[in-house]
Amino acid sequence: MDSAVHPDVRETAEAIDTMEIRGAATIATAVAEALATQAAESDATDPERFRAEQRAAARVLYETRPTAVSLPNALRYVLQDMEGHSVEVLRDSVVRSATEFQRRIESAQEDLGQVGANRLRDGDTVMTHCHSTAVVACIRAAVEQGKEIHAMVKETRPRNQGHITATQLREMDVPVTLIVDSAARRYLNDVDHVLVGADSIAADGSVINKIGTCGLAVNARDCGTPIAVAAGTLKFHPDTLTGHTVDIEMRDEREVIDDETRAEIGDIEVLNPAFDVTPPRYVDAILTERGQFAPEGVATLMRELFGEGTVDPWDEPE
Ligand SMILES: O=P(O)(O)OC[C@H]1O[C@H](OP(=O)(O)O)[C@H](O)[C@@H]1O
Repeated sequence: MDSAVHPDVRETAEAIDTMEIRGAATIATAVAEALATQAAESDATDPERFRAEQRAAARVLYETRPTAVSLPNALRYVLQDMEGHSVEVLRDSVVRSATEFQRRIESAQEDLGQVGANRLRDGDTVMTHCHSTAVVACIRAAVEQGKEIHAMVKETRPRNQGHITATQLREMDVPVTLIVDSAARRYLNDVDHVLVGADSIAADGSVINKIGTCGLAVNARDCGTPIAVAAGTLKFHPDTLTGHTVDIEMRDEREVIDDETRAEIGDIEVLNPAFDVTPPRYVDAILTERGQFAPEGVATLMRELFGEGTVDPWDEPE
């Protein structure tokens, strides 16, 4: 354990791991803030030591959850310009980049919200899955445009994050109907849109999002109900441009079944993948702060944003 890693960084990492801090964009904001604290409170006296501390902090944060690319994208953004020959210059660069990153996330969310809202008509019902700040931003913007929007919220087992969506939508007076996940098919003909978030978007337009998204999308397509993914460019996974796949996080079995019930049943295997992959053919549109795209069209924008590769600032230099 590297003692130079600030306790706040460890606390943030722990909160991400236990999902006290969750949701791809919220995780990104939290790690940017943690790096800024690490920088602001560093007592390193030479630039090399300062850089090593930042790398160590970034590594602790990076190793928390593997699927949402917003996390490494945030680390890269904050540490990308860590150039300079004095600790003061380096410190300023990290703190400035972290602030800039948070500001960009906020404005991206607003712009993306407008794009999503423009797809919604007055009186529409939207089916949601899990909790996504980007989805909530779309519905909020539609409500602010004066549209009456209804929501059918899937509870989203095993952690029931649909309850967070329901709470936030009720706070803006959106009428909410809560359903269990397996009831989605029954109501897909009654809703006008399916709107979900994303943890990562791959270069081929595949959408990596909370487990159950793929089944929902396949059913939506079968019913002819349009499905849009609210995902800012922060969710674009640069490594997929060069053929890498996205790791799907497997979470604790006890999120699915408690020890006592499990013991009563007998010897069973329990699998708890947190995410799944929805192929691009089941997705109508990806909504970003740069406008909406057909999933097959994101690769061009990804290349424009990331070039052909990225660096991993948490790695030790060669
Ligand atoms: O960035 P925003 O739209 O807030 O969230 C995007 C996604 O993050 C969540 O993952 P988790 O709850 O952290 O496992 C959900 O899968 C959600 O769709």
